[in-house]
Amino acid sequence: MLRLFDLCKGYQDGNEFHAVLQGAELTLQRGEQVALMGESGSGKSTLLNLIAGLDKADQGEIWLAETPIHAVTERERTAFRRHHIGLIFQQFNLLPTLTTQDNIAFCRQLKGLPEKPELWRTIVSALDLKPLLKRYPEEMSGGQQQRAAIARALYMEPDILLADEPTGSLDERNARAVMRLLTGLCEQLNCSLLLVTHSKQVASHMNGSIVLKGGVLNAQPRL
Ligand SMILES: Nc1ncnc2c1ncn2[C@@H]1O[C@H](COP(=O)(O)OP(=O)(O)OP(=O)(O)O)[C@@H](O)[C@H]1O
Repeated sequence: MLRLFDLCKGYQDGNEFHAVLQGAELTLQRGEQVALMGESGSGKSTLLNLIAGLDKADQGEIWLAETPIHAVTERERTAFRRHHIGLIFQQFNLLPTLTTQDNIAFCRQLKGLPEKPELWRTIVSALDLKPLLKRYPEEMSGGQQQRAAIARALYMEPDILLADEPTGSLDERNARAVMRLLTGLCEQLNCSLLLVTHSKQVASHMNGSIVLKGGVLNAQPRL
C-alpha cells in the first residue's frame, strides 16, 4: 500500500540547512497497522505531511498503491488525497462553519460516496458523538473535536489513514476506546494505519512499531 524509498527532507534555518529525514525507507502492506514513534522534533509530522502530499520531499520516492506521490502534480496529489487518504492531524482541522454532523459527512461527500447509515451509526456511537452532532467546533472541547476529526477520517473509508497522536487530547478511558475503534474499523475496512504516538500503551494496539531517529526509520521488535 505504502512504499518509501530514500526519503529526504530538511529546512533552511537562517544560513544553516537542518536535515530532518535522511533516507527514510518503509513498506506498509494493505491493512497493516503501524505505530510511528520517535522523540519530539524527530520528524514524524514532517513524514506524515509528505505521505499525505501536503509538502514535497527534497529527494526520494513515495508510492501509495501504484501512484508515485513524489512525481505527480499538486492537483493530482489533492485528488488522490481526497479519494484515498484519511487524515487525523494534531490541529483537527474541522471546518468552523460546519456542525459536527456536517464535518463528519464532509470528506465522504468530497469523495463522491453515498451515505452509509450503518457505518455512520457505528462510528458516531463508538465515539460517543451523538449529543454533539449539532454543535460547531468552537462549542466543543479539544477531546470532543478530536473525536469528531477521527469520525470524519473513518467515515470516508480511506485506503490509508494517517493519524498524528489521535488520542493526545483524550483521557485514558476514552483513548483506549478510541484505539479499539480505530484499529477495529481499519481492520474491517482493510485500511492501512500509520499512527504517530509517544505512548507504548497506544502502540501496543498496533501490528508493529517503527522509530524515527537520526532521519531514518527503524522497525522495532514487537512490544
Ligand atoms: N515548516 C518548517 N520550517 C522549518 N522547520 C520545520 C518546519 N516544520 C518542521 N520543522 C522542523 O523539523 C523538525 C521536525 O519537526 P516535526 O514536527 O516533524 O517533528 P515531530 O517528530 O512530529 O515532533 P513532535 O513529536 O514534537 O510533534 C523540527 O526540528 C521542526 O522544528
